[in-house]
Amino acid sequence: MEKIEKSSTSGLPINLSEIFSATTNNVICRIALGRKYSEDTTKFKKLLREFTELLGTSDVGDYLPWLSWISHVNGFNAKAKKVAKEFDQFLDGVIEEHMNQHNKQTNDHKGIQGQDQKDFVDVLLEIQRQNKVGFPMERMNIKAVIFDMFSGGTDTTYTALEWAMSELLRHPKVMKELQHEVRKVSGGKSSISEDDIDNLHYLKAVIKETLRLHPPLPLLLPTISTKDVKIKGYDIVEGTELIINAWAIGRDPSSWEKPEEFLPDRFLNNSIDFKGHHFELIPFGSGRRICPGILFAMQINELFLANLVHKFDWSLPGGANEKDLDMTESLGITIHKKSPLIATANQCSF
Ligand code: HEM
Repeated sequence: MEKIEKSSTSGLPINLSEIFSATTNNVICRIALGRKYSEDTTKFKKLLREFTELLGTSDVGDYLPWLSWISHVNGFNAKAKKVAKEFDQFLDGVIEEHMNQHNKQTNDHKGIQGQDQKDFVDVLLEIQRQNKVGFPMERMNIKAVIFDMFSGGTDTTYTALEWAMSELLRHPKVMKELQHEVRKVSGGKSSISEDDIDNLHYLKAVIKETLRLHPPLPLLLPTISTKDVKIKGYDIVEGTELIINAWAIGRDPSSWEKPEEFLPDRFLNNSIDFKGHHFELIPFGSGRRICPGILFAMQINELFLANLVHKFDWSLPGGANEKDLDMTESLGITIHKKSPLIATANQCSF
């Protein structure tokens, strides 16, 4: 917010994509690892970027096993090994740091950090020490869980914010309506807090509509059928890899009126949500493997978006027309805007 504040006083446009990416990274770093790892930011960011690029690259051998040699020749396997090794080393460092901190505090007789200061790694290490899950938890398991949280949580959350803000900039009427709601609920306070969120119904509709049109993981994650099933007349045999196109489902004209239009109002008077029960809206998947980070992602997105539009009025740089905003999608497992979202924050006039 400070950065945006500064840009608003200077009147200079700001790269919102960068801000969203750094903020979600920092929030997840703080919760998972206990601190921001700002000093390692460049290396860490590069690692995450390389990792998501790899995830988004199709490995031909997955589909045609006799062609798996291609991944050796084109460098895919070598790159995957390099990124895996570097991530592994980074996570080893994080675990060592937490263990040293724990040992130091135990030796100083201060006990483990206060209950409310524990981060996710502390909790996992405590489970490991106390053997709380009934089976030995290896360091490898801990690293895998933290890694899951990063790979699942950072890119997706920031992408949702990027699309939401882009759609708001393209639809000034929706932006106004949202600002009206947020400013009314804030009641003159300088910021929106978690307690206010339950009263922000239009905000929730804006985010749902964003996730309908722009599910950050458009093809969810590949799933393998565990038994033979018949779906809509199609026989799917056990062991088949299934790819579910949440992007197409969200734009299906048989489920949605004017499916290509950004119309948050469509969610105001119905109970459709994205928690996996309404199959026409499944940006987080559904069933046993539904995203476990929904609540966390929503808290970050709702709070951040509400405060952005509460505090500032927004416009496109150089007085560009909203229809000129480039909405081209990137390629990859997570679909971002191809070009970064640049906008100008103006001190709000309410
Ligand atoms: C807007 C933000 C997010 C979106 C759109 C999203 C979407 C998804 C989707 C589509 C899946 C696959 C579900 C399936 O295949 O049925 C998934 C899995 C997962 N997500 Fe999220 N996610 C988001 C945020 C988060 C956050 C913040 C976290 C954690 C901090 C997280 C952690 C995970 C994990 C660990 C999995 C794998 C679950 C498993 O394999 O069983 N996600 N997410």
